[in-house]
Amino acid sequence: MSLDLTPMLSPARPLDSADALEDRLREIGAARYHDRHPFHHLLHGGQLTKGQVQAWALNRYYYQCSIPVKDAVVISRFRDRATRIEWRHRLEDHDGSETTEGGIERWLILTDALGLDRGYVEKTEGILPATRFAVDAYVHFVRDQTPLEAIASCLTELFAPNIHRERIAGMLAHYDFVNPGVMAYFQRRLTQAPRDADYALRYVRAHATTPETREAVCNALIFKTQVLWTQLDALHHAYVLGHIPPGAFVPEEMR
Ligand SMILES: O=C(O)c1cc(C(=O)O)c2c(n1)C(=O)C(=O)c1cc(C(=O)O)[nH]c1-2
Repeated sequence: MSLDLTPMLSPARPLDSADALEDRLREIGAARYHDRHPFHHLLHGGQLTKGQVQAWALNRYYYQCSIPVKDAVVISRFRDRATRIEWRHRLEDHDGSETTEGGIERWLILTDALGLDRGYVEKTEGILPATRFAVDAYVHFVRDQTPLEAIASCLTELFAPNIHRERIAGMLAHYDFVNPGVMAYFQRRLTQAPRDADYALRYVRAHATTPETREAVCNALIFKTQVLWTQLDALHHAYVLGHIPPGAFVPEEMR
């Protein structure tokens, strides 16, 4: 007897309207978003060592610094000026500007507090190979798929505020090396992510007008949940099970 361990989605309803599309997207999120991953349960439940949290933050930095690159590629896919203007603030949200701090800087405040050297973090030398492959696959996806799928792939952000709230509360409660200043990155995302997700959802509802394009939107979201899940699988394999690949960061307690 074969055993299907993937979470069950309800029997596929035809994607014959924007509402059916939205319902399917929310089902995909409920079944596949990385809030279900065991590594997140350990992180938010205070069950990781400081070294394991360092490994998470170091690897996640690669996602952070690649997001504005990804968004610049998304912008490059549109000849339509209104869409480019709408998407532009995302670059500043992460990169900041000459006068304002962005998300990447806030992430470095977190890695500083964890005792990681900034130069080492920014070089990204010590990240897991799977982190690099997964994140790069996201950048390549928005370059290679249709502009509609490029936008749809950010729809995981629909589900991000809940996990951010859970992470802020969990990490503040459980780790003595975390304080509200350190969690500023996630606090800020609580207002940024809903705006971004709302726009993307409205966009796919309006522009995916056939069952085929709605299916493509769903598959883009599934792809993105896999980008996120793969990163946590790799962290779990390396830092919970102890199989750290050659060249990757080794926490002090595992040396
Ligand atoms: O902490 C998280 O679980 C999480 C998830 C996601 C996501 O769902 O892709 C993003 C973020 N955080 C985030 O901080 C962020 O800036 C972000 C941008 C994007 C995107 O696809 O454009 N996703 C996410």
